[in-house]
Amino acid sequence: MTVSGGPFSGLTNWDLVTDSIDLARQVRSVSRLTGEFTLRSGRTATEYFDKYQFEADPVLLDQLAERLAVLIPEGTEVLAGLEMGGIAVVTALARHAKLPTAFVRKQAKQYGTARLAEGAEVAGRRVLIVEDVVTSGGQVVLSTNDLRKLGAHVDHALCVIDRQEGGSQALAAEGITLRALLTRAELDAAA
Ligand SMILES: O=P(O)(O)OC[C@H]1O[C@H](OP(=O)(O)OP(=O)(O)O)[C@H](O)[C@@H]1O
Ligand SMILES: O=C(O)c1cc(=O)[nH]c(=O)[nH]1
Repeated sequence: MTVSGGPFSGLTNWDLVTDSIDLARQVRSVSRLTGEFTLRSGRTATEYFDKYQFEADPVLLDQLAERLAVLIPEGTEVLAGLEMGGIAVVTALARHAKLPTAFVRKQAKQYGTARLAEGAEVAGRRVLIVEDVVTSGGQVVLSTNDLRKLGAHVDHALCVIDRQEGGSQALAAEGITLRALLTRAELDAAA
């Protein structure tokens, strides 16, 4: 049985599974660090995925974007990448998805256009949050609140890595469904 249509047309289901294990292995290999890390949430961890390592490799980033594009919910009108790591991901993803893109700051600049969400207009549109790593889900919740205040309709977020530390549940409580390309469990299994 082969996939018909779309970017993976002609591949068997087995090809897709082995591709996705290979992708997990590559992401793990370039980005996984061990040591003592303080996370954005204030938690501490002994394992950290340095997203800038998979974002700095254009071939790997493009493979990730191709896979992420398949996970975009139907009806999405705008992709919104979160500063800073989410910006590279959303830019790569937009090339596959052909959707307008917004670049979302943590804080609006105090000069120039002084916009929090740069690029595509988000007001009144169905906006998909695009993130690199989700841990507690705190950053996605903060940025979703910002975007909703600007009039965006946000009900989904898409990330490269879900560390599976409660982020998905925290987002669900705010009416946001998280889709992840890779979970921590998949990265562990790819070791
Ligand atoms: O789910 P959370 O607990 O919120 O943690 C994940 C967030 O933390 C990291 O961002 P960081 O603050 O390191 O920012 P950067 O992308 O600007 O480097 C990561 O890129 C997510 O935005
Ligand atoms: O929670 C975080 O801050 C975090 C975890 C991680 O593995 N990678 C990252 O960039 N941020």
